[in-house]
Amino acid sequence: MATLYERLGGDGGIAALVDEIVEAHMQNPQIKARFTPYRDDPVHLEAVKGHLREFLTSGSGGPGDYHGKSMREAHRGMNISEAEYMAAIDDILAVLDRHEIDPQTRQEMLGIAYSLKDDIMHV
Ligand code: HEM
Repeated sequence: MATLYERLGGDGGIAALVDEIVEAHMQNPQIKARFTPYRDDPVHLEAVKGHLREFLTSGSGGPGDYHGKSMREAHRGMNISEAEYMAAIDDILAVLDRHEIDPQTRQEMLGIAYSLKDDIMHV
């Protein structure tokens, strides 16, 4: 079976997913306040997006390493609530749907997202 990386569309697919997920977060009433400030800091936004691409690529069996912070470190001090976490996952699933990602791949992504919960929520 193709790797998760391949099923997400490789580098091009992952770059599009990241762009659309970040844009969805910026429009999601529940979490937009966390993300819209980055519109005024395109350099920082591009750095975070680069880390998101690397995180997804290396975590899905693609090439290269992740150079960003650990999940606990990246989200430390934000005190992200369960409702916010669910809102972010909703955005991710909506974008996967739009890309017609198959149900099994969608489940795998959901599983990965849930496995990271304790390092992201309320840290
Ligand atoms: C499955 C869930 C999530 C994953 C996999 C994830 C992943 C990441 C990654 C890889 C980074 C980049 C870290 C770096 O640049 O070093 C990041 C940054 C960030 N995340 Fe998340 N995240 C998740 C959920 C959330 C949620 C629920 C929120 C808030 C509602 C959030 C808010 C942020 C913010 C604001 C940053 C930028 C931090 C900075 O400026 O350095 N994340 N996330």
